[in-house]
Amino acid sequence: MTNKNIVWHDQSLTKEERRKKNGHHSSVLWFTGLSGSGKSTVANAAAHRLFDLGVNTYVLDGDNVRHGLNKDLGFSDEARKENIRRIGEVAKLFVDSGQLVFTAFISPFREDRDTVRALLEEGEFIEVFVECPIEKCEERDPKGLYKKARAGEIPEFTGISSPYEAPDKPELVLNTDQYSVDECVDQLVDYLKKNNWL
Ligand SMILES: Nc1ncnc2c1ncn2[C@@H]1O[C@H](COP(=O)(O)OS(=O)(=O)O)[C@@H](OP(=O)(O)O)[C@H]1O
Ligand SMILES: Nc1ncnc2c1ncn2[C@@H]1O[C@H](COP(=O)(O)OP(=O)(O)O)[C@@H](O)[C@H]1O
Repeated sequence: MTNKNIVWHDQSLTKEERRKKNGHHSSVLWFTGLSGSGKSTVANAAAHRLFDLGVNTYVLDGDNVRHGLNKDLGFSDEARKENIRRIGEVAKLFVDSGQLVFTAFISPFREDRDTVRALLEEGEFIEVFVECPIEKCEERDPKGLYKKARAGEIPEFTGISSPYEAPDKPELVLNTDQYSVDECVDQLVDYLKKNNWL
């Protein structure tokens, strides 16, 4: 519940002024997908490509945020919900600051992603479904987590013992089973250009 003694303070510099100075739109590119689907890899490669094009970008990554801001949270449905709620608020601050922020969280629940969408204005939340069959993610297993989950060493593991709800209508689908990292980045940059957001 919000404390009624806390009053919102508008900033003297607006989001619009910051965007104008930066020369590009600010928004959240919300990557969602299974562990090992390629969220971090593609988000980082895309951030790098855009950085080289002069765009102010930042990547918020599941593993990293859980080391600090969200280190008190586990992987129950409730904890994941709170994880996504906090990330949504942080992402909104980045949008306010005029930057293009990538978020790379499994964010398994449609409702939680939609809650973040509702926090932002039209055109500020771009849902990017990083699509990859679980068999392929499991074969990649970059951190050896699927192996541990199959062995019963990690409870509530997404796709195995905890659900993943794919987006109904994502703004963009990047299929990392079909396309290389570079091709996925091309698709993302094309999407941003097509919408005049670069
Ligand atoms: N039980 C369980 N289920 C799924 N993932 C697990 C789990 N335990 C640890 N990990 C590691 O934590 C990363 C997922 O954190 P997220 O913050 O993205 O998860 S969530 O959005 O709250 O569902 C995830 O990172 P990615 O592999 O980058 O997706 C895993 O490395
Ligand atoms: N086309 C691709 N796109 C993204 N990652 C890929 C692709 N092909 C292979 N990979 C590999 O798959 C793994 C994906 O891991 P990661 O990016 O950490 O996924 P996530 O953040 O979704 O857990 C990495 O080892 C990456 O090199």
